[in-house]
Amino acid sequence: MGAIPLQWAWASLPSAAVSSITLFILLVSYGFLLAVYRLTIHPLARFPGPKLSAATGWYECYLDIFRGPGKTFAFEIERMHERYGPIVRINPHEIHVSDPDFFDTLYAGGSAVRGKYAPAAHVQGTPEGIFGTVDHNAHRRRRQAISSYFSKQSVLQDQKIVDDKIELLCDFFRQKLKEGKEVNIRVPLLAVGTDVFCAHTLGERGSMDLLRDWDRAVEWRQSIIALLHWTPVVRQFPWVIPFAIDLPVGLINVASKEMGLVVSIFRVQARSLSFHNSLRVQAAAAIAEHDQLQGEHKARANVFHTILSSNLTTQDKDVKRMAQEGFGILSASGDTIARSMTMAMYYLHADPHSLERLKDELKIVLPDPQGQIDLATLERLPWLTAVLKESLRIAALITTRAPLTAPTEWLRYGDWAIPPNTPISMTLSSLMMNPETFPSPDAFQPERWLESNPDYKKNMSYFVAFHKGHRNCIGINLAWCQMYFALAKMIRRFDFELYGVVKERDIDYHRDCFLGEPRDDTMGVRMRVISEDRG
Ligand code: HEM
Repeated sequence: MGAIPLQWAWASLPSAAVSSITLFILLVSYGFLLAVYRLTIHPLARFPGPKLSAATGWYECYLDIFRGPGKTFAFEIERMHERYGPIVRINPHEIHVSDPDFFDTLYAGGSAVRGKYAPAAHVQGTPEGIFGTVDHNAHRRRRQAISSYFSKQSVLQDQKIVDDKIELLCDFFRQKLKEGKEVNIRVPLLAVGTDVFCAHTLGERGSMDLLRDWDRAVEWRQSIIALLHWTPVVRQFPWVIPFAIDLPVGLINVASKEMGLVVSIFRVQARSLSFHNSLRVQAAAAIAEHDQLQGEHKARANVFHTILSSNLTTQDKDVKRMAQEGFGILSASGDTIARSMTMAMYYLHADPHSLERLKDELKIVLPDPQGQIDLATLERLPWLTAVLKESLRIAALITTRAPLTAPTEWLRYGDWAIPPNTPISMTLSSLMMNPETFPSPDAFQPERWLESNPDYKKNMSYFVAFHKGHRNCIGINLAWCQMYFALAKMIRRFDFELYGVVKERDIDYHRDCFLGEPRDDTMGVRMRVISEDRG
């Protein structure tokens, strides 16, 4: 009886409504059938994990975008492991493993072939830089072209560039001592990290000189924070930044002030710092000048000249790709160092015993606090080295999982065989804070890294702050050089004190933004310079 009025009602609907309803029914049916497929005959169907996240990627999207800081997907992954064990299917396509002993299998180097999972690779908005390159062979070629520029030998040659910037950092603290004002220490540390990168990698023409311009340093810091805060969105929708870049600035600012700041990194910054400082302009200038350069300088004048001197294809040497490479390295360098050094400064000043021991060690090699010292001497200092390693561990910097694929082999974890090309991930921060490998992971214990410690070798095998394998940190030598000089000179010359820092608010990881960020109400890690040892 009821069927006749329904047919009649359907027939009387306007055709646009009929199309919309039909489309809706088709979409729902498609979604339903897709979910059934993923839960039953998909190659990952048998892997443990929650059914909802196995059925749809929208679950991850929902958590990352709408559950906001503190409850994003990175935290959910930890809960999944607590419930389902060390291997979990975290979304329809991806397996996550929480077992430090699987690290060397997944992140293998040598002859292993490893691709990067595109959504993770494109989070920086630089798909053609090494960080963003998905294909294994293309990544090897592009990385090989610039690896000599970041080698230990190259950094040793350039240590004076780094040291000069650390001197400017010390001038900054001298000024703060005179003013008697506290400072959020992450701002000058980001400024020095960025200035070192520019001076070392882009050459003098690329200098942003943040250490000489506090307002610009603060603005840069705000832009980097905005970029970090947008990371969860960009991870889900990688087109967001390229799309926003082409919109009028006024419109973007109305929609989101933070996105306005992000876009300024890519666009306005280049204009306001004049032509010479835009990465694209610098890449173009390198192309124009390259043939005129002679000798060793030709390949080392800056990273663009290194690329131009390599045997990469003409396509890989074009302005757009080279600019992406420059930006990718820039965004990988500044804040990683700043956050690690901030952690070192916080934990040392919260632990007077470690601080005093470091001061004593430094007094022996630097009897005159204003004297100079070289990298090799600093690297030989056991306590300084241990403090830096423990700071990198406890900073547990990279909170976003790092998915790779193994296109040519089945990877095995226990009884599980993972099909080729499946994105498989692990999370560096969880590994560094794993209580089984690092007992009392929340305690700052540089002793873990003294060679006299019976666990030293084991600890070193689980030290993954710079990642491992083909995709490890290319800037590791530059990072160490900078951290050694910065910490040694800051601690030898100045006395600092913490100013109103609340660990739960200002230090602890609360928000997964690729780097783990503290709570939104953080006041920053504020410190006061209280005296200088002038010798
Ligand atoms: C304390 C400082 C640093 C830490 C802890 C660190 C850590 C890391 C980690 C864990 C990765 C792998 C990320 C992933 O695959 O998801 C990485 C990659 C990378 N890092 Fe660093 N980094 C630091 C400093 C630097 C510096 C100073 C530079 C540049 C001069 C740099 C440039 C890069 C680049 C370009 C990559 C991508 C490498 C590739 O995909 O082949 N990093 N870094």
